[in-house]
Amino acid sequence: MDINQVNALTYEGFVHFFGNVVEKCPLVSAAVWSSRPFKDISDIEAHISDFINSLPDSGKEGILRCHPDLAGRDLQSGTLTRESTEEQGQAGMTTLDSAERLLMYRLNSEYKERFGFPFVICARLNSKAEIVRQLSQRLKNERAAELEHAIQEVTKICSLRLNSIVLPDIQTKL
Ligand SMILES: NC(=O)NC1=NC(=O)NC1=O
Repeated sequence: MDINQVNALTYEGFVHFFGNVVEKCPLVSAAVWSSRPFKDISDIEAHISDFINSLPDSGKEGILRCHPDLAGRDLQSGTLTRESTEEQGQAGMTTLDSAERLLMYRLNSEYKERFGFPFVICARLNSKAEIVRQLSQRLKNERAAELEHAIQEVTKICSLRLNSIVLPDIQTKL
């Protein structure tokens, strides 16, 4: 779909296609629909990150809490969304051995215990080893800094998901 088709979508159509660009948070797309027409993908991205960044900390934490753990319960039970399934699969979360799965479980639990929200990282941009390294590193962050870091990861995930729905302009001009 190109940006003109995006701008022609009804509210229902927009939420249908974009409702999961922020994991399990259709509210975000429902909110930014009011800002159409969008110039291009980065304009949509900018409105989404402006909306998220304008939320109070409780709202940002709420967005993080809508994300499934990496290699967590949802992955094991096959209840991940299509997008998360692809992302976690690509990051090697579906081929962990039992020791790696236990390590992820332990680190995720420690992180959640410390911050009160789950560890979120853009899985598509990180290898399995990098994810474990980041999780161990970020565990040491101050809460406020970690909340902002995690939200930046959400916007990276969102950007990749948007780019899989909307054709970049160049492709529609060729
Ligand atoms: N806790 C997470 O970071 N989850 C995820 N990151 C992704 O990129 N996809 C996910 O499901």
